[in-house]
Amino acid sequence: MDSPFKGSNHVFRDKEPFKEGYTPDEILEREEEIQEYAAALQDIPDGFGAPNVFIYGQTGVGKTATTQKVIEFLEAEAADSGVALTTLTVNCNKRTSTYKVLQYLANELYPDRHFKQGTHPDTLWDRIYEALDEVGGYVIVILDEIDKLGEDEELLYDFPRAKAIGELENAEVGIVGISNNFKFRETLSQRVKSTLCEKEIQFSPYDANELRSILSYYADLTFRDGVLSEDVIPLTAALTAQDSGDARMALDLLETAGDIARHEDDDRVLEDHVRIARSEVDRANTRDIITERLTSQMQLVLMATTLLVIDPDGEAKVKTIYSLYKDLCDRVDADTLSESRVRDHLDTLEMFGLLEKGEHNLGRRGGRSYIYSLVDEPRIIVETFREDERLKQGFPSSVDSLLGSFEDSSQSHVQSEFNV
Ligand SMILES: Nc1ncnc2c1ncn2[C@@H]1O[C@H](COP(=O)(O)OP(=O)(O)OP(=O)(O)O)[C@@H](O)[C@H]1O
Repeated sequence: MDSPFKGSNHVFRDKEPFKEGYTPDEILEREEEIQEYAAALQDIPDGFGAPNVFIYGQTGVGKTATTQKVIEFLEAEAADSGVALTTLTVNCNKRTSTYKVLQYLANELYPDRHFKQGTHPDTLWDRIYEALDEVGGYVIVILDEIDKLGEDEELLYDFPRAKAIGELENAEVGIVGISNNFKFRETLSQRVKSTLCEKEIQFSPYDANELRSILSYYADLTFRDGVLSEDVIPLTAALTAQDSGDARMALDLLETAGDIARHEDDDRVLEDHVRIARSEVDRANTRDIITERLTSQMQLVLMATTLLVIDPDGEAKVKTIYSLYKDLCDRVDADTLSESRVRDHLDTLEMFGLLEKGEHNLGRRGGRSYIYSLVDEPRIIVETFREDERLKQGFPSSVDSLLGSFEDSSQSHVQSEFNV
């Protein structure tokens, strides 16, 4: 058998910059935010104190990358001004309580020791304060994904006050909290909110021009010269800007388009590769949401809605969804929730971007009702559920023919609309 691997790569020169955790040398299109960020932290190099800053914005809008860059500048500036500064970064996605963050910080500050799970929290606080007092000066604790701490506010309350209440003598702590959860700020108690949100900086989603410039920067690092056709970056940027304005998603799309070209032995990456990549990325995202983020009850509600959408005689209204949902629960042997809980689940599915709700006028009878439709192709959803041994038993035997007819009729609607 000949080797199944492709020969030398004519498409990519390097893939490192596409990896999670890669730190770009340059941050593009965030000049204003960087200025604001620097102004918020200026008290440190000026020697006036360690402020608290709250950074928020949707996922993939450069909060972490910009923070790393600003901290680099801050460290250099502090060194030039002879100000002692220690920065500690904690990702709260993996450490979701005050205790876990403290344990992590203690281990960072004492690399030769190991503070085990179960060490008394007072011991951790004492050791951390001791270490910080010994280094002295300003300490910035960066809490990325701070919302993962949930309602556990102890850390956010105690750290910034440590000097004022005498826990620290020679050091002063400021917190930089980063979050993509807009509701988090509102869930904070007033006492924490007024401290942590002393200074706030919002990062908005990138528009198509900004994404073009970010993508071009990464394309120069990752693709071989002349491989990308002219329209690839503008198209990738436009598709992502319409959707989310998320740079991570745009980079993922660009990399996937390159992978497809490579796989097909094409020498150039073309617009078509981006379009195929887009449907692959969408597929993967939808699958991830369904399998990783939905509860089994939400999955059943989505399944009922999908079956009604592909059934030419079905209408995806709450009442009919609920009635089909109950049948599905019977089939797969799951508990049945009340109609109002199912309504809540429909809202959640909408929030995840899986469903859309359109108003439907009930005509002379008056009133309105909502009809649900799917954001993605039903086939993606059906195929995802088919991978689940239990859920696949919920499908009626006619599901494939329903799906086939649904796709044929959507195709013929499009054709008649475009007159082809
Ligand atoms: N302005 C930018 N210039 C260069 N690279 C960027 C820029 N914005 C984002 N990126 C890159 O896009 C990816 C996502 O950015 P980043 O992790 O900073 O987003 P985030 O807002 O912190 O997202 P999340 O909330 O999901 O953590 C990273 O690879 C980052 O390097």
